[in-house]
Amino acid sequence: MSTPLPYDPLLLKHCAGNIIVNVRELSHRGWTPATSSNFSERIDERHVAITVSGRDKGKLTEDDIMVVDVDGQPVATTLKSSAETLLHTQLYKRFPEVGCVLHTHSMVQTVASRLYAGAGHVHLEGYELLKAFVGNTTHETELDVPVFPNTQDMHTLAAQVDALLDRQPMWGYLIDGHGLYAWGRDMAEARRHLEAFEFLLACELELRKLQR
Ligand SMILES: CSC[C@@H](O)[C@@H](O)C(=O)COP(=O)(O)O
Ligand SMILES: [Zn+2]
Repeated sequence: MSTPLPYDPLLLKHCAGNIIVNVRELSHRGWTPATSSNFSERIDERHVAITVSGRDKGKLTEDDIMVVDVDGQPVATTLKSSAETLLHTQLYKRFPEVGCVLHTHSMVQTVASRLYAGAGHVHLEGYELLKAFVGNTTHETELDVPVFPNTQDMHTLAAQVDALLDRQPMWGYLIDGHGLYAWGRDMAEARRHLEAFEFLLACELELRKLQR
């Protein structure tokens, strides 16, 4: 008799379907070039469905989604999860309400991360679309999107993210020369946050060009 799985396979199937459909759309916008980006959705308290490392994110199938626990360890599989798994699982572990984490590499995100790395954040103020972020009810608000230095050492990056989360609430951050992480309580909310970041960063880049 085989050992029962520690998670519900039907819930995994549901998460995988959700990831596949949503990521295909993000990929068609050019936000996941050259196999970049990674995506996950919470299955239950301890388990997360996440993309397998190195797969073409525009052509995901169920075989490209695997399970890790909230410590980032693979569960019932020999597949290798995303190289950036820790940046996902740190959020699931810390915030029981987080249900979905999305990471993309759009041109806008990457260029903005380069331009604002020196300042350490992108300052957003006065935009109606700031209301897309949970907790905001008016455009008369400000948001500093953090920009972290890039590194291949996920423990270092995760520690920096954790330290900032101790000081302020946030729904996403940039990594210099790399891309954007955004999250939410479910896929719809995480996508709304991701799309709002993308749009607002594009506005800032456009304003910079026009003001030159
Ligand atoms: C193809 S380069 C991009 C990767 O180094 C990484 O940043 C990324 O987003 C995808 O890594 P992955 O291991 O497939 O989840
Ligand atoms: Zn990446």
